[in-house]
Amino acid sequence: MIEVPDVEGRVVIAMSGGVDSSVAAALLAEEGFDAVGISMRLYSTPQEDYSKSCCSPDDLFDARMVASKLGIPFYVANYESAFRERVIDYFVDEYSRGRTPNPCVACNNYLKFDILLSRSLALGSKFLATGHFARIDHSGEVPVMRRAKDENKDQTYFLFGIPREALGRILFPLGGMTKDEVRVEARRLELETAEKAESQEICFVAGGNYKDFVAERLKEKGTIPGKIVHSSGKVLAEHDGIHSFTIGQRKGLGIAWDEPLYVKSIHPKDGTVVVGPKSDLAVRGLVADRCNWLSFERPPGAFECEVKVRYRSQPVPAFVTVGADPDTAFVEFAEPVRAVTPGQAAVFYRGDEVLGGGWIEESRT
Ligand SMILES: Nc1ncnc2c1ncn2[C@@H]1O[C@H](COP(=O)(O)OP(=O)(O)OP(=O)(O)O)[C@@H](O)[C@H]1O
Repeated sequence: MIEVPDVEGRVVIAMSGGVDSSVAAALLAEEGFDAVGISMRLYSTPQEDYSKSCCSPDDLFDARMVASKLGIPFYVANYESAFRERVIDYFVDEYSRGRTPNPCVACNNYLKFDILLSRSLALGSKFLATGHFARIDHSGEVPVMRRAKDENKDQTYFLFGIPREALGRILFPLGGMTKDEVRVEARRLELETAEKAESQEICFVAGGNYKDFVAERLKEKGTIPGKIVHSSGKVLAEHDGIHSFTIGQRKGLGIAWDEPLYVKSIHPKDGTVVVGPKSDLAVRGLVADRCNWLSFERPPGAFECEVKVRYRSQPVPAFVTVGADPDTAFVEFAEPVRAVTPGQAAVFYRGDEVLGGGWIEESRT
């Protein structure tokens, strides 16, 4: 059931205090690995919000309880300042520029699979393991990232930025299990976290209202107000700041119109937000920047694949042309795709293999 290479040695397991990483830790320990648990303290929330946030004292306590039950060493690493800079500041900054950030990708890139991975290797560990739903196939000459067995839980969209050289040092023990199977294992192992609820989408925004969170943090820096304009050119309203809008957004525009209106584009230069009917949202392609290639040392000049432009969207067939600098990829969809959003990831798949991905810079009509 557990998907790990047939080797021995020390494994650091990143323990969030949730059920997934608890089961991953337990299965690794059961498999005979010399498992060491580490929880990252990433963010402190006001006392009353603790229970709703990640890495709260409750979560750290749960992780410690599980580690103690498994009889494995457990440490807490304080990465609050790195998290603030690389995830929270980035999150606010992207919204302030009219883009839609993806903090989970940033956290994976800079915290889990950079700082924590380096620390784990420095501690003499062969691998860093997490409870992500994704697979790394260690069976071939070079490791390959693949989608999780549980399609509904697959998290590879958030993992495209892992350095290719790091794949051989990472274990995702839950990649071959469904979420239901993980719960069953948690009960079998009598883990304290067996019935724990799923964590919320953006862990550091207690209560989930990220627009208020961003607005509060932009009070000093200032926002970019402007006009809401219909794609036909008609000015419909004024707004207080582009940070409140996301491409494809329908709710909260506050405009009465004879058909539903959606945000089509956001222009940070003058604060214009263009809205239009749903049909306006479809685009033929995109430009992705800061690409990371998992399956190629150097990508071919052009290739066919499937691309996913949002976590909850289906991959669509596309033709990718790689720029002279392989950091950039030009993507042409086989069929138009709606609401391609700068700041989100474009992740390239071939079947269940994750070829790589990049950050969406702009859409192409
Ligand atoms: N604060 C943290 N400290 C250590 N590891 C973490 C932390 N947050 C997340 N992780 C690791 O990253 C994995 C994926 O994180 P994510 O936030 O998606 O949690 P999840 O899918 O709800 O999993 P879990 O049930 O383990 O919390 C976790 O399973 C865990 O291995």
